[in-house]
Amino acid sequence: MTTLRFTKGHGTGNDFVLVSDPEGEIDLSPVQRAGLADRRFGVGGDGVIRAVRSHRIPEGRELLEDAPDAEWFMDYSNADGSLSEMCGNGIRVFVRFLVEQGHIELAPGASVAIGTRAGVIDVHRIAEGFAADLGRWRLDGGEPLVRARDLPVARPGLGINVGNPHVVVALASDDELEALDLSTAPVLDPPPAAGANVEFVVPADPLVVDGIGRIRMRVHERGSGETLSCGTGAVAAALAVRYWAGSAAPNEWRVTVPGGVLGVRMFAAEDGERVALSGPAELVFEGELTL
Ligand SMILES: N[C@H](CCC[C@H](N)C(=O)O)C(=O)O
Repeated sequence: MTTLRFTKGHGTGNDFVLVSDPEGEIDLSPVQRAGLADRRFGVGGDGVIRAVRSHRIPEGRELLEDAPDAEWFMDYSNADGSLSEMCGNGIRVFVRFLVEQGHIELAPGASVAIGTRAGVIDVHRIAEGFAADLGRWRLDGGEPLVRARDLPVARPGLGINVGNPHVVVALASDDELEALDLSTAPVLDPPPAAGANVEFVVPADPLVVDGIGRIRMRVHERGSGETLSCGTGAVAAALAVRYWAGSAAPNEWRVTVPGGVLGVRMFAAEDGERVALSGPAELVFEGELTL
């Protein structure tokens, strides 16, 4: 039996169990990760995040060759114990955790490179919390039909990859969004091979105020079910609504999720258009348990 110290944190209500494991000595199996995330028999969370020095995890060592300053790696898994490439809310909470654990110092305005299974992510400390440059994005997997409970007819979704896969579906009204039953996974036809996080969005009317596009969103996450927020999902939602709105649409977005509001910004870079996510990061309590 080993004693495991953990910290509970969240970003706009998307909550995580965080474990500090600098030397990569805690080998959490998918079953143990799911146990930590279990809201009845464990600590409870939408995901489990292990903080490990990059040179102590194979996926991290690969990144260090090109990004030697990515000293820390975010080992993220969903509530069911499945690994995911990236977690937008999670990486903000992860950096806050590294700071509070004394693993790094990060002055306001400074940034830190973090290794993830989606590559190296630069995270900046800002007044409202943190901003993560999620990098390049791409349309992904066409337009699967999406069926969900209480959705009268199947709707075409837009596949977008922001390091992890998403399918974004436009709904007609806030009422339709509220009425949606996301207690079971939406059915995608054809089903993407690696599954997908599914976001349901309602563009505000008017869509743009003071140059900022506004969206309301709910999400059913791959491996976690409905969550109060999804950072990469908010990014995918803004990219999809901008795609549908056409060239006049802005590059600055506010995405309202049940757990709060996230900022999304698209910007030109040498390697092509990149996208950044900003929002709060909170640490709520600490504890220990025996594994
Ligand atoms: N909550 C996360 C997304 C987790 C994505 C995960 N469910 C997947 O399998 O890709 C976020 O804030 O971006």
